[in-house]
Amino acid sequence: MRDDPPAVSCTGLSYAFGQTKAVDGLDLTVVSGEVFGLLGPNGAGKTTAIRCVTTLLPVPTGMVRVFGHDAATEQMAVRRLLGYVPQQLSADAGLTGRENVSLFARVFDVPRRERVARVGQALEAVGLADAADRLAATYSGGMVRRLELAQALVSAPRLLMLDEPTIGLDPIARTSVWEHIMAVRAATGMTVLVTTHYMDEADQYCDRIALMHHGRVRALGTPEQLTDDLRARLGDGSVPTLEDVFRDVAGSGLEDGGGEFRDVRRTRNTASRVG
Ligand SMILES: Nc1ncnc2c1ncn2[C@@H]1O[C@H](COP(=O)(O)OP(=O)(O)OP(=O)(O)O)[C@@H](O)[C@H]1O
Repeated sequence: MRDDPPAVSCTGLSYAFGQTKAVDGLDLTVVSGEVFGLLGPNGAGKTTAIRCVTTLLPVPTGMVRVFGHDAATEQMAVRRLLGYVPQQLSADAGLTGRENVSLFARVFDVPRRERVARVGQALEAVGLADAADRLAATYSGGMVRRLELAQALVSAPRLLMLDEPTIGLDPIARTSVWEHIMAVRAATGMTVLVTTHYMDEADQYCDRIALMHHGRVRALGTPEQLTDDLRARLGDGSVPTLEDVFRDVAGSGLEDGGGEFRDVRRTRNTASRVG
């Protein structure tokens, strides 16, 4: 509905780790019902911004609202509205798929009498109904990612937040993860906020994209708007891709590899654990 408050609204959000300004005056609005992509080089501040929205990190400066609720003062209300799939492994290899999702159903207060059905629906929604009673340790990387998706979906969130949901997966597993996300979104109308390094995924699945660099949004629009803007600016007849827009925004930050050692190590850890 047009009068719906935005799913996410950040105004002047800043967050520093010691001297490092991870997020530096971020202004961002995610409209209810859209698939919104947050892109940027390693260390741009995407994960930190997302953690502030989830209330996992406090909001030291600025304002963050989720469907109108203040993340600083209404933490429980915010948490009830969102599902979060972090970069780090959140499934327990020693439990079955069903047990993993049941655990999240309990943590997120899914009413006891609805739990069995809701856990089954979440597993079905990600294509894991047949594998539900196997140990997660036996799952492929793509299945683990879909299990984590089911964990986030079991509370029927209005806002699903995914941090690099397809990193380290092969192209078929990546497509499968996205198809399940898009099917649930079509069925429920939930809003999706996703970070990714894959330009093709952003282009194909995101309604709008924000390109972040050094803790701020540097470009914002639909994939077409972003490429059209760069084409108009270049004016040399070339047809830029989203990757060109990314390079244009991030500039020299990409040439030195982007991010710091810990950013690279973290990304690789994430990739290897699902690979
Ligand atoms: N726990 C932490 N302690 C100290 N510095 C941190 C911590 N987490 C992040 N940073 C720093 O904050 C900045 C932003 O990091 P953040 O993880 O938010 O970026 P990102 O855009 O999500 O990167 P990536 O694409 O690698 O996930 C980086 O310079 C990073 O080194």
